[in-house]
Amino acid sequence: MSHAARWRAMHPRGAVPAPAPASGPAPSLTLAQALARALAMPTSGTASVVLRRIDSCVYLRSAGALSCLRNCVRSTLVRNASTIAQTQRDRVARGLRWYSSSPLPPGVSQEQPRARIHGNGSSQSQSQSQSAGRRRSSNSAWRLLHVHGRKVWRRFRRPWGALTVLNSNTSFRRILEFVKPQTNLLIAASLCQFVQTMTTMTFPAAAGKIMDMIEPPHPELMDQLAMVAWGLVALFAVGCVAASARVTLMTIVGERISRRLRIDVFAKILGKRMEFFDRRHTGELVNRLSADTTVISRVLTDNLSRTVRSSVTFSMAVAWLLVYSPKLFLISAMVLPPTAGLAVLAGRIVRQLSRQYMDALAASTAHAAEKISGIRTVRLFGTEELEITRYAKKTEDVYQLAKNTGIAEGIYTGALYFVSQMSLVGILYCGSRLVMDGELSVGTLSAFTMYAINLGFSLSNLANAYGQFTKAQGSAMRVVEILDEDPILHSERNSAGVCLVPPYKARLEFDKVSFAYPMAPQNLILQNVSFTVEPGEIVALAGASGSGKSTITYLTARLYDPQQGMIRFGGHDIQTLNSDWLRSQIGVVPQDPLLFDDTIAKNITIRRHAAHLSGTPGTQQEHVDANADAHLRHICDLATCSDFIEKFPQGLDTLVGERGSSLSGGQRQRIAFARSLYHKPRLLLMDELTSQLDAENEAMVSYAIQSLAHEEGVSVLVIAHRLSTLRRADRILFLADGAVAEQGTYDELSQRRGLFRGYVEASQKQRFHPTSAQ
Ligand SMILES: Nc1ncnc2c1ncn2[C@@H]1O[C@H](COP(=O)(O)OP(=O)(O)OP(=O)(O)O)[C@@H](O)[C@H]1O
Repeated sequence: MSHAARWRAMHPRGAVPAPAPASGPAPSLTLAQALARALAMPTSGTASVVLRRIDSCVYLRSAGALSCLRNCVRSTLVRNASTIAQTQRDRVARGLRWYSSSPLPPGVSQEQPRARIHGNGSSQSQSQSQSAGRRRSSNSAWRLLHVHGRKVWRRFRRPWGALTVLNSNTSFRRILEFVKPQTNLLIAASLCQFVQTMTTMTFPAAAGKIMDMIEPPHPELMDQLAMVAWGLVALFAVGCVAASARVTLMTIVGERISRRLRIDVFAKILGKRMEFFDRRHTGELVNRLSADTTVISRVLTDNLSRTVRSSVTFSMAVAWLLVYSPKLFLISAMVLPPTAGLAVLAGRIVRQLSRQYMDALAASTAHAAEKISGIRTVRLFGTEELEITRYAKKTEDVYQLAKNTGIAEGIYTGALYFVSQMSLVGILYCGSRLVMDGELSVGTLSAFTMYAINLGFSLSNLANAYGQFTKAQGSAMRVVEILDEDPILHSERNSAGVCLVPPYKARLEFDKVSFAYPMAPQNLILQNVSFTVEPGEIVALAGASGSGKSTITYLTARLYDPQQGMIRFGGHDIQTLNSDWLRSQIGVVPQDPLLFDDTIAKNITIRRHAAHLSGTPGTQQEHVDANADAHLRHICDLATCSDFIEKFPQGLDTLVGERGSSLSGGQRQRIAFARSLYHKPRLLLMDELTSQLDAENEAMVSYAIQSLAHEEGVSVLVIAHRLSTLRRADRILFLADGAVAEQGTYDELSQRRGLFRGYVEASQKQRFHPTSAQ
């Protein structure tokens, strides 16, 4: 019989805290050897190793002294750790003293300026984007040509058809609001464009005149010829200035429009409900923010220039053609209806294709952004090839759509070219006959031909402008979708929510709360959950993975609202409280804390910077900075991160890298802890705060939390899988099947033969024998 089997036979399940190893030979140490090894161990962070050694000692097991010895060694080790960390403990104590005696950190306000509290607090529109899931199948250029051709034909049977096409563009009407502030610059740029085009359009008339001077030659008109030439030089000099001014002004206008659009879209994105982010990829949103806004501003400015130029060219060409020969004008005017029809047809096709193209581009950007930001995982799992293949597939979609757009545009351009060239052939043929009949001079026919060419160009430019405009309509729709969706942040912040005046009881109460995530409404995560966290109490949430522990923190911070029941803070339904104020009272360390790519100091004081921006009145800046510095250092002491920060050459000014990548997991957690304490919250929500800390640091962080709760009256809700953390809590709530299945102290729950005890036993088994639990 193996040692393990013998041990199991002697000690039935649950009789002792630590079960036997499932397999493998157990080292047979004597008690003396075990103790000698335990005492020889360096104390820092080794309690679990020592205890494991003792557990594996056969002699101790059979002597039945295991449990007693484990407790004895544990308390000795913890005592030793405490002695070694005395400086740390002093630091925490110093930080705590500061925390309790100092006012709020300079520049941080826990109350919203009253001026911002107005409006209907409870109004929260449920409108959500319906844009997802657009059909992609119908993207063949030929198919679209067929479908849209019929539609355009139906429209154009009515004379006002073209107008209704232009009028139906609601997205662009919304975008034009962003153009309005630039009206003055746009008018100036358009005037420059007008002047430039006028100068250009004088050339054919001048050229015609010169031809008539030289054919047949008139030597007496040489002076006039020189004058015409100098006149043209002066004219084109003016055109040159106008062209330069136009390009500069249009660039400024375009960039201003994109800047305004980007800021507004970004602000709208940040203000969305959480479910908005549940549904969308970051890369896709970034694409809307950058690519779509660029397309819109480019098209708006470039097209405006093009439209002004083409309109002026068109009007001048028509005027000159009518002056020269009404008969020939009729021939050139025949080009108008087919050009307009082609433009509208191509516009419809290109609009649909470009929307699909931007969606596909956004999907491929989202894919690339996710994989680049998760490069460590990609590298660790060796999925580079796979990701490249997936990305190639997504870019293939982009390519296909771009190709189809190219085909549609190519057909359209070719058809337009043919129509305009046919009109020129007609003009040359009929014009030559008129010259032969003596009705027109050669110079007039030359000028006429040049104006006709200009007319053709202006028409095709106008049609192109329309095509570009419809192309950008896809982007406009994607941007307007974001701009016009429910601006939740705005309505929340301006709500008539209450800001409680201290001192108030920071009591958290869940009252029969039921909740399902909006993405999966049928899957109830919490059902009738009720519990309280009293001020100064540490309540631990325990339960299997996925039982809804983190969800409770999200609901408390109002990232989501429950479908049923009520959550109260300080005795008030949190939906009646001002959300900004509520969040200022809560210190949260999320499960996977995110640090921004900035210095440690700026990450910790992030709320202070936010308050600064929102215009919280402050005192003298230097005074604020000096106090803020002291506050920051004390908070770092309290959060037990001073020791490692001091080791960095740049100290608090050390850059943490993207998502805090230049720090260890435990360091990130402690900085996130400091960040959550910076604004002196009354309620702490700690989601596995110590999961990446060694035993010593875990003990220190727990000590800080206990001090905050028991000495400062801060209410604490901790989520933990570690038994050591659960043991330190005043009360444990055990979640199972979306409800609080058991609650009580650690000792009470572990004596009961219930779910919690099973959970503890499983955890211990996993801890001591990781392989046997699998
Ligand atoms: N945004 C979301 N949309 C839909 N379902 C979600 C979302 N976030 C979490 N869930 C689901 O809600 C359930 C509870 O998740 P939660 O993160 O609260 O669990 P947990 O108890 O904190 O788990 P763990 O201990 O592993 O952190 C899980 O089944 C999860 O799949």
